[in-house]
Amino acid sequence: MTTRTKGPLYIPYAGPALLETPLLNKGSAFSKEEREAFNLTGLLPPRYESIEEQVKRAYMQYASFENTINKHIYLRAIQDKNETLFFRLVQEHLPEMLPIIYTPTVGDACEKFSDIYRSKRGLFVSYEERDQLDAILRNATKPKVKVIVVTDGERVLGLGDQGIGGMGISIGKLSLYTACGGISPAYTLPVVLDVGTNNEKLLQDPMYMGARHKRIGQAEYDAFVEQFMQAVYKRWPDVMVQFEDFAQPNAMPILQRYRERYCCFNDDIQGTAAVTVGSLLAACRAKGQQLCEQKVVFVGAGSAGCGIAEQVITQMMAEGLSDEEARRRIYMVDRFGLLSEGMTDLRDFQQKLVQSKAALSSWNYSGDFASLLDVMHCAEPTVLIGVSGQPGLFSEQVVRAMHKGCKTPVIFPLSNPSRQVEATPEQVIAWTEGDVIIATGSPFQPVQYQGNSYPIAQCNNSYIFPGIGLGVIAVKARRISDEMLMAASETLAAASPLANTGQGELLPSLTALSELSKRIAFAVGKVAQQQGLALEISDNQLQDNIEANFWRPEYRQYKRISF
Ligand SMILES: NC(=O)C1=CN([C@@H]2O[C@H](COP(=O)(O)OP(=O)(O)OC[C@H]3O[C@@H](n4cnc5c(N)ncnc54)[C@H](O)[C@@H]3O)[C@@H](O)[C@H]2O)C=CC1
Ligand SMILES: CC(=O)C(=O)O
Ligand SMILES: [Mg+2]
Repeated sequence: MTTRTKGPLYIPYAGPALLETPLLNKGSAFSKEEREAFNLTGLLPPRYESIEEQVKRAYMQYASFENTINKHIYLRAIQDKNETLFFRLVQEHLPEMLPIIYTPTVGDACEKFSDIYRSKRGLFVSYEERDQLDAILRNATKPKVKVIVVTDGERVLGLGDQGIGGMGISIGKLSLYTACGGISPAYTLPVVLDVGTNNEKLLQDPMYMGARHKRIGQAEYDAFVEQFMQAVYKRWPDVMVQFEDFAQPNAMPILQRYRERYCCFNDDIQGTAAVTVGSLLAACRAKGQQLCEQKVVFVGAGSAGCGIAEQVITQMMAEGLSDEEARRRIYMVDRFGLLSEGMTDLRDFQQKLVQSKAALSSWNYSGDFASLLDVMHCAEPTVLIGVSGQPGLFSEQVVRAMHKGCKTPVIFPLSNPSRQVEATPEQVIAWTEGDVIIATGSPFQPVQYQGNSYPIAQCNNSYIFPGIGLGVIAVKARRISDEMLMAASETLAAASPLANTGQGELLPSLTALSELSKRIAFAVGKVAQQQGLALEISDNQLQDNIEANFWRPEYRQYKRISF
């Protein structure tokens, strides 16, 4: 592997304009020579500081804020002032700061987006301005965008329609691409499509900064998304697009429409499936079992639930089951009960996951469709996954009924942010007397129960997407296949301390995310090549490309471009 020392950067800006360019600003770390060359002398306090000193001051200020949203606002302000310092600070305090820049606090930031708005970041692509789409993309002034996260803000975490507040989630996800996947912030672009909002509170809020009308109709919406995708790929032909937090009626259709045309994926469907299958493989290995032996119940048959279910079925088939046998082991419970043959108004992707009448013929339940509790009694499942966005659905009765039929159940309440969780880890551990393998979508503190401490794994797609992005960039992948995502799942499972040693956490610690992302990138890049979807390069070259593309928050020396 070759290590490269980065040479100087040639910079066309000087004076206040340089200090106001967050990708280039070094603040007090500009050297004497640089201050002279770039007309900065006198614009900064006289002492020349190192980035370590800057981090120390920033952390001191960060620590002085008591509530999490203020910490978030403070960190975002640094990001908008000096991106290198922001990522260095986050890197040095990753476990503490991830919950502030990402879930759960990013949920508050999306809800309060217009109230706490300070300065520009990313692109607001508004339906009203659709005839200027090419100009809007040019205005991004980023010639080499490699990763875009785009949302229309209609289903932000489990918090519903946040309109342009969805920009917060695009920003948060891309911060993780950099902090955990090494994608240079010069190459990332957060986008929100402003197509209106159906959130009455926002429509009535005088502070709301998005278009004040209901969401546009489906035909206009589809044409607008099409126009956006074409314009994006005209401007940046090799970019990877991550669709984020689209509501159920649009998430799957958009993915189906574009996954064969462009290098894109849906994080809530595919990224979540990859992290959950990886976590389930690890949990099964820890129990000395296979995934194909499990019976899996989902609460919430939406984008995430059905996405995970299909990937679980693929894995069960890889372990030897037929498609039909695998589907029989999956129970999808939504608002009206268990998805069953004869249920009306199901979407195509839900229809594929119904239980047949024959499979339920021996079940004893009242009402038209089995309830979650009925499923616990009649199916005796071994895995329970919550992706409903509704707090409290895993009641004591449900969890105890599950535990009665399964000695060590696997229970994953995955809804975000923390306040939307189907049951808290404390509850799940108490109701199973500590005999459970648990993971949540948002971070939770370890639970103390009867003298033991239970670490809580965070089963969140943030384990997956940074590595996917790095892998796609390293091999210049043209598409993102299910097999590439499965390779990411396998890599995650192989890194599970619990599966490997019988002890510790189900998933590797967050501080190990960068190294894990590189391993995921390698696995994803290999599969992309095998499938003819990418450059054909040697393993050494692939490893080299991963390292070369892994940006580190360090200041580079600047030289002035003289005209
Ligand atoms: N941990 C992670 O990495 C991820 C977590 N999620 C979380 O999963 C949740 C759902 O996300 P999506 O599937 O994209 O949303 P979605 O809107 O497509 O699906 C949610 C489903 O839950 C159903 N539901 C609502 N109330 C219910 C109830 N009382 N009983 C049963 N089902 C009910 C809805 O009808 C809908 O089908 C969100 O809270 C999100 O934060 C999503 C993606 C990743
Ligand atoms: C984690 C994530 O993507 C979600 O909750 O929507
Ligand atoms: Mg999401």
